Amino acid sequence: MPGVTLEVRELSKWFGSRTAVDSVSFTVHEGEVVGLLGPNGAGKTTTIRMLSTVLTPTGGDFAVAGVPSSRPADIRARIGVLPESAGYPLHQTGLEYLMYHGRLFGLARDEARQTAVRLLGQVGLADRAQTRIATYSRGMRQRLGIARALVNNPSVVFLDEPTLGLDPAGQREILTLVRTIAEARGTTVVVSTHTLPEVEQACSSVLIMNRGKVVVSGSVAEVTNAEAAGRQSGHLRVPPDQVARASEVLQRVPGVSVEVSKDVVTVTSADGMNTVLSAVLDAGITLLSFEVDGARLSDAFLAMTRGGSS
Ligand SMILES: Nc1ncnc2c1ncn2[C@@H]1O[C@H](COP(=O)(O)OP(=O)(O)OP(=O)(O)O)[C@@H](O)[C@H]1O
Repeated sequence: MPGVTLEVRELSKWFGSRTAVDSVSFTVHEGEVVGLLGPNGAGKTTTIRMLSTVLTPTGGDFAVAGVPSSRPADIRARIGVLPESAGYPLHQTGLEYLMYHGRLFGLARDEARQTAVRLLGQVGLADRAQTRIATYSRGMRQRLGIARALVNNPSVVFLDEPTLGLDPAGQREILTLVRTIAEARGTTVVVSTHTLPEVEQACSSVLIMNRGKVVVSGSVAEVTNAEAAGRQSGHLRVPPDQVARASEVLQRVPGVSVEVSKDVVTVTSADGMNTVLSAVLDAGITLLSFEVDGARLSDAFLAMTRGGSS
């Protein structure tokens, strides 16, 4: 089991009387990519800003690679951050920019140059190392920002909405990069996003926030299935000559209502789908396919954050 790189305990932030983050706890392991999801105002950015020591928590604490939040300077040495709206010195080249940040972390000049060259290669900017950032596209700037977040070889990288404003190709590049960082370097990545297919594609686990609280956490599959288990609608496809029999069998199951359209039997059950499946299989009916409503992360997200935006 990979080691714990980020441990968050009952972290809270109040702005005056407004609670932005409300007693949030979670644990993340080495090499994990965690998607931080939630509607506008859910508390994602505030959480990232506390974990990256920009904001002081009102309550709770956390540890990065075992270093407690009471030592913010030591935490900063172990993390990398791509803020929500990162600004760049447009007159500098990508190489100069990364070398400058390497130097800030105490690297000697040669070491800073080697690190900058290596990182530019990793984020696909080797051929633009000597051109000014002013000429970079938005996607290239985001990749440069990710390279900067890696300059100090961090244990945990926080990326706040890294794909915002990018076209589909740019989004794909960033997500591929995020996965590579986690897999090749064993770095933990916490990425906040609104774009659900991205989480399904790039993240190993997900935290859904709403109104300052974590409403659900787990692997992408666990979160999706948890929501599906709470719903009771499913669609069964059976051979055309067995549709009538399936409908008859299911209507006898307590708490189940049945609708038939062509060879698809749609059932709603008060007891979940297990009783439905058992009844069909016990009657010897052939099941060609079976789908439960809400088995996608987007459905889980909508169900769990309903009415949450503020
Ligand atoms: N500096 C601040 N002063 C007062 N309230 C704040 C401050 N920063 C955030 N908030 C409030 O805290 C809540 C959480 O905001 P936060 O930016 O963390 O949400 P978010 O999930 O990142 O939203 P978005 O997806 O829109 O970026 C919001 O209600 C916001 O208005």
